[in-house]
Amino acid sequence: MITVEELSKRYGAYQSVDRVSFQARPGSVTGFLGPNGAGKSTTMRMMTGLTPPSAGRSTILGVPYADLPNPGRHVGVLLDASAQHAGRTGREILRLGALLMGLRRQRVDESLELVGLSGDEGDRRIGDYSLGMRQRLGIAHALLGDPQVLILDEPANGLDPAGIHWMRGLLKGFADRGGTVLLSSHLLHEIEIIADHLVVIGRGVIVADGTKADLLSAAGTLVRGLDPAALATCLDAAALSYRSTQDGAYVVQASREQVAAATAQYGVVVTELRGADGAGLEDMFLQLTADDAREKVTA
Ligand SMILES: Nc1ncnc2c1ncn2[C@@H]1O[C@H](COP(=O)(O)OP(=O)(O)OP(=O)(O)O)[C@@H](O)[C@H]1O
Repeated sequence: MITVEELSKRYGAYQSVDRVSFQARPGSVTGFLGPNGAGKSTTMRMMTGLTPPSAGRSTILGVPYADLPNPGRHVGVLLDASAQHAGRTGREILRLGALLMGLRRQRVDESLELVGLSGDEGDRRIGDYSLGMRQRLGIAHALLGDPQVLILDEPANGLDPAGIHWMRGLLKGFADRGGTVLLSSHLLHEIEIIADHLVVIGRGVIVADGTKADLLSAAGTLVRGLDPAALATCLDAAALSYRSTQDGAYVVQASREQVAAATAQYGVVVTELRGADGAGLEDMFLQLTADDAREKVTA
């Protein structure tokens, strides 16, 4: 379990992270989403003891990261895959990690294999690695100590489509075995498939926090009926709040399931039922962070 409480970071006059609170639970993947510069990395650095917070606290498995004995055995962290000595080989980096964590030597080969790096690739210098290979090595390093918690900053960066697919499977499997995963991205598609829970940050402030279903229902559901008047009567009867669109549909403040149940109950024929903004989560993400994005959304 990861708990973040009112975490803040100020650089001079600039408030980079402002009273951020959320939780990431065991057995699930929590996606930490936000546009460039929103404060994801700063939050994760504070959570892992690399940047001192200006205020607030965070705990992992009940204690601050700095108080974890042998932290690598409990929490696997990948913040910057390129922050490794370019002259060392991948295997050397993992050996060093294994030594520091007091792990058996075979764990190095197991970890390389786990992330799809061959023995030959493990013996190459990091400076000669592609970005995707560095990312895989970073994930191998995070998994080395067989931790219960993973904190990964943009782990899909540089991975090819097959690599992203592989990573999703790996993280999903980790969570299915009871692990806690927090991963950040500025790209919704990258994590919406695997994240059970989404925490959205914009300009240092949490703008949404919930399950995918919760967030979609917050954006509303568009419903169109064969008989618009009968549909409105049905929505009234079900005590759902809604507004009309210009072309005769309704945007309802409820999930698709709730609207479908109401129309079925009152026998109203529906010709269209979908997330209110068409692209669902993508639009919701763009709208939620529109004030913070560098490119403004006009939809
Ligand atoms: N050491 C620092 N000194 C001053 N400002 C900083 C420092 N570190 C981060 N910031 C600022 O804090 C804000 C948040 O940065 P952060 O790297 O956390 O964003 P991010 O959400 O991870 O972005 P990206 O998706 O681009 O990686 C940015 O405006 C950044 O310039």
